[in-house]
Amino acid sequence: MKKIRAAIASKNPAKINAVSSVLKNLEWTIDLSAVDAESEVSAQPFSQQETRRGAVNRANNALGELDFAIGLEGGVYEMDKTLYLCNWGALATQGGRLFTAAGAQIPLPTEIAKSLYDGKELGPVMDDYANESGIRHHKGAIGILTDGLVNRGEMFSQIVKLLIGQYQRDSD
Ligand SMILES: O=P(O)(O)OP(=O)(O)OP(=O)(O)OC[C@H]1O[C@@H](n2cnc3c(O)ncnc32)[C@H](O)[C@@H]1O
Ligand SMILES: [Mg+2]
Repeated sequence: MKKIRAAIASKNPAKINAVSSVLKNLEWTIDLSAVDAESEVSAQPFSQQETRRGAVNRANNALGELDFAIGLEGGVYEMDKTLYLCNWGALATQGGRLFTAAGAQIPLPTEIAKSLYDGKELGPVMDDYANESGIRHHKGAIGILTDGLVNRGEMFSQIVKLLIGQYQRDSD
């Protein structure tokens, strides 16, 4: 059985749980660590490109001596005057390969979009909007906006599957 050392480049439980739940269903023994890694983009990325770059930078900055590292990043971008939530992931390997994938996108209500244009971060804005706290650590904006049908962990899990699937296919 393959023994792999990997990292998730965040201490956010929604991201850690997404990675560990996908990895535990594989036929590998994985030693997963959660590390703080710089995204080198703004706290609230405002384009698909910036969000993707944040995920890539996190993965590269967390890699060290490990077999691979995964970076996940949430952001927003504007299309046809609507602000959308977007999510990107990147997996960087010790062998120098980089896999990327994106996840669900959903429009943000005008009221939330306005706060973001005013320079606020989505996490606290969502907490005010839904009158809850720490939303970004569990259900996420997507959980609120889908009435609980899709939460942030589940959304990130799909991105992790897209990344691990590409990695697995490459290393077979
Ligand atoms: O600790 P890290 O890994 O940085 O986790 P985070 O929750 O800050 O997540 P990101 O940096 O990837 O997200 C960028 C910004 O967008 C916010 N955000 C993104 N997706 C969100 C979601 O589904 N729910 C709540 N906030 C979200 C988040 O609070 C940040 O302000
Ligand atoms: Mg953050």
